[in-house]
Amino acid sequence: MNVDIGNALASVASPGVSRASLERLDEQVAAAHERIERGMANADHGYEALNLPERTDPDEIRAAVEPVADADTLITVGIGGSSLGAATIVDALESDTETVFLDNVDPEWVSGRLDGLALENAAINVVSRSGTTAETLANFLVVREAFEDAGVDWTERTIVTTGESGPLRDLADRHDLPSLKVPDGVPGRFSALSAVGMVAAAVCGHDLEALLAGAAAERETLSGSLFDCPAYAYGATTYALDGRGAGVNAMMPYAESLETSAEWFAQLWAESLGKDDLGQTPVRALGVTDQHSQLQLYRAGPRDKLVTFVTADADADRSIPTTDVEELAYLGDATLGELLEAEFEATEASLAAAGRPNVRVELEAVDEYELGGFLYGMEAACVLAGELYGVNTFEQPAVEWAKKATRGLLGGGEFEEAKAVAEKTELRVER
Ligand SMILES: O=P(O)(O)OC[C@H]1O[C@H](O)[C@H](O)[C@@H](O)[C@@H]1O
Repeated sequence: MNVDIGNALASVASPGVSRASLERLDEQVAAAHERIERGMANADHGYEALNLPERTDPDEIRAAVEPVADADTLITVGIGGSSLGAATIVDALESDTETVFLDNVDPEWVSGRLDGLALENAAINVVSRSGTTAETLANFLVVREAFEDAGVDWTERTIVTTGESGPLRDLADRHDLPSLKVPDGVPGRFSALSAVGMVAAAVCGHDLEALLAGAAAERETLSGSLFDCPAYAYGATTYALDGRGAGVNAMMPYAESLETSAEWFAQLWAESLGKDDLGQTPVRALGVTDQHSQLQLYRAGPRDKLVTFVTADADADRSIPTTDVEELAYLGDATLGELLEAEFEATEASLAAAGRPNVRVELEAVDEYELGGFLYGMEAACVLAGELYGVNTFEQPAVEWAKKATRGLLGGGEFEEAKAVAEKTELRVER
């Protein structure tokens, strides 16, 4: 992954960061890098995620998925960090295996996703680091029942990835299900390059070694200067821009296959950095689609945004048929790929011309190697940003409140938080 921060410089954009400020910030980057290296060396909680390129064993993952590797359809049941990394990988890459991700518990949607699936050729990939997440366990029970109703033995078609202990681990042991362990010290949103993200990739036949090799190449670039490390250049620039007013970060990949990566990035950025009244709000966008919906705001709205473009060289193209309509003749000389590229360049230039900061993250292709590099690079960028903000990147205490309230409401225990739900202030305006 390469990163171009030129359009975030103060000479181009406002808010922007001057070259001199970046050089001063680089001293903090050097100190942060030392802390990160130390954390990695000690396998400290969170930092251990940056060791995954060396720690993850592709053979172990392939061996575990062997019983379900023939599946035509893989139903992944998980949420947040236990879903979005896998979804990013499999949505980006071509495979003959159909993939279904169940994260939401909207009943109509869940039923709709399951209806019509040939479950005798399907497999279940249930993932939960804690093994206690209500949405995941509820959806798993629903999927199990659907298998039973279809006369398919779910115990033969399920693989579990979870922590060392917990309800899901107990269930895997009780039914002797093939299982993998979420590595210690790796929070969910940093676990794409472990079994959490790679079971689905393995069942879909993707090259696990190449995913890890791409990540390892990115790991090699981690160094004491943002000018030598694309991941740190991204993390430091976003931090500097946030401090100068760009509190929103719109992630806009220019490849349909990378759309899910913006969802993954949103969790990474929001849960890791959103604490102590700090953090930058991630927004999901897609090029070219959102040029025709959000771009007006990005170019002419409040100067509170950074746009992060992600580009990837496409390996397929399609020519645009010629037409005898004169005004459309220029299209007939081009391909869809050339149009996409021209639209990206025009959009990037239009933001720069309006003095709006943007950063370009470049991938050479959408393949396993480049994806591994992207996932690792963004995680390292996030870890660096967390160091610069001085927050605890690897916790998410604010998410717990609503989890407890939900359990309380469903009779899953006595929780103070559930009482607050009943005390809601109302000012209703009715029809
Ligand atoms: O993997 P699990 O334990 O099921 O957790 C799934 C997700 O839910 C939680 O609410 C956390 O906020 C996320 O960080 C986590 O990725």
